[in-house]
Amino acid sequence: MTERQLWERYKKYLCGVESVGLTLDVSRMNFAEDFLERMRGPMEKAFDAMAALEKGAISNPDEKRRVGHYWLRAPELAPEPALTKEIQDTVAAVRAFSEDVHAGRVKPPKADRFTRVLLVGIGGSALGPQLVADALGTAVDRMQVFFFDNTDPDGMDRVLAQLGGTLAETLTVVISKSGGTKETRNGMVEAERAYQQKGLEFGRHAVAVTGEGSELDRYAKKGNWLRTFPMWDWVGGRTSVLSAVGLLPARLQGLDIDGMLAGARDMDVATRERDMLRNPAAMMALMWFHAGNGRGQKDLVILPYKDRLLLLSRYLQQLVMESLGKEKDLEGKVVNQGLAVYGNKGSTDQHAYVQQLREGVSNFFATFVEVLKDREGTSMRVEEDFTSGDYLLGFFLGTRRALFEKGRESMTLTVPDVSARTLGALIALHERAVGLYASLVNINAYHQPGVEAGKKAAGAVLELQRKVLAKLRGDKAKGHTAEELATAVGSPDEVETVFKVLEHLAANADQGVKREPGANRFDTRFRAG
Ligand SMILES: O=P(O)(O)OC[C@H]1O[C@](O)(CO)[C@@H](O)[C@@H]1O
Repeated sequence: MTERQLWERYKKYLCGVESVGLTLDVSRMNFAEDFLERMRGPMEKAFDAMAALEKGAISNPDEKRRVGHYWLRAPELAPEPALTKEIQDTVAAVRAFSEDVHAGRVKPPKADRFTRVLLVGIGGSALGPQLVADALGTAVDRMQVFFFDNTDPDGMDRVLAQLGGTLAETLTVVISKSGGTKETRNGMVEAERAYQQKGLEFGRHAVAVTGEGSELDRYAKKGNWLRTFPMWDWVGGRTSVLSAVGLLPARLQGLDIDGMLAGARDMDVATRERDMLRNPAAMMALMWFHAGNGRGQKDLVILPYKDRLLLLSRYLQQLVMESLGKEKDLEGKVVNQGLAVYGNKGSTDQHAYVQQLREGVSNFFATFVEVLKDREGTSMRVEEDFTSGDYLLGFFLGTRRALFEKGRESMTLTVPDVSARTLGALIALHERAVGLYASLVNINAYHQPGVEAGKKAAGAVLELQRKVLAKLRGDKAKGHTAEELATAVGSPDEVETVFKVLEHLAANADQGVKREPGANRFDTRFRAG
């Protein structure tokens, strides 16, 4: 295709949402002229399924749940008035609580004000808040937000070190929909101990966002925490950023949550459009389908040319892959669906993996994100007539062209700026694209059965460790090999896991397990004491 033909194609297919200033350009996706016509029927069905979902159908059949994230930004659309009220009350409560914190009406016992937030959560209970905090944060935010998003002890130590002497002014927000996620529980326990070590009462510094009656909810009540905000079963973790999960930390930080909600609401209105050529979420879903043959055969590379959108790919990775990566379709047939997502930011990536994108294995398509506004205020000229932002545009357009020359497809999302409205709109756009695409490939986008297998297996490892430790402690006189211990605890076939557990225990002196070298690595003997 010549540059002139691309220009014509650009004009023909450009899909815009006036109210948020966003456009989607699919001209560099090589779909055949009749592709859209062929997809009209399936897309009609996807629109029907989406309309039913928004009206409150059980769209997550495996878990028998409704799927209500679109109601979060348009509470009046919730299927019952009680739900409308709950959503509205929660946003009002987030606002009021944050104001009280900022004004010092809700204050820590040993400082004048809370100045920091430590958010403890994982997956959908952290990725959205992290994206929002990084995309919209400034040096003069009301509060600075820190994260425990793993059960890595060193990771938590690092964050606590950054918080330094400010724990007395730190409000900890523990977020878990289920209230039973172990990584989050561990983060909470470690945070609680850090407060205690400073002579601070944790409950006076803690807030929870969780489902009613969950383990976390009960713990918060027992510990007399400052406040609990609700998380509902009809909001999935990966689509929860516009519930209290994302709104509370954002508002505490001082960010414009009304703007985020309005941007998402406007995008929702635009993506309810049934003319697919005028609906960017439908077009995006269709492009995903085209690129990967409806089988996820190509990966999606997210390339925002803006530092503030660095975490967009990480956020979308969960939203897309946890939603679409499914073994079975809605009829129970094995389909192994999915769409792999990765990315970072331009132009930085041009000096990293873009080499492979252009010349290596052709197993991807890209979404470029272009932000028109360079910065607040004026830009200096780094050369006569050129700003740094001109270079950023040049590198984006140059890379896009270089990829296309080699037959590598891409879409371009253009937004006016990185504002609360734009971010809300980008999130809503991708949520809707995921839902529509899931219908096109006939899967349930709203459950995550695959994650359970890893959790169960991890539980079994910890149980094995318990038995191994009991054995070692009961027989301190001599050392044991992994083989001996695995047999002794009744799991001879689990010897590799036992060996890994022993190596880990021995590498951490505080666990009280010593190693005695043997003739080779696998003859190493382990002893308690
Ligand atoms: O909010 P929770 O219940 O702690 O779950 C955190 C994350 O864990 C998952 O359930 C996967 O294990 C995600 O879907 C979810 O976002």
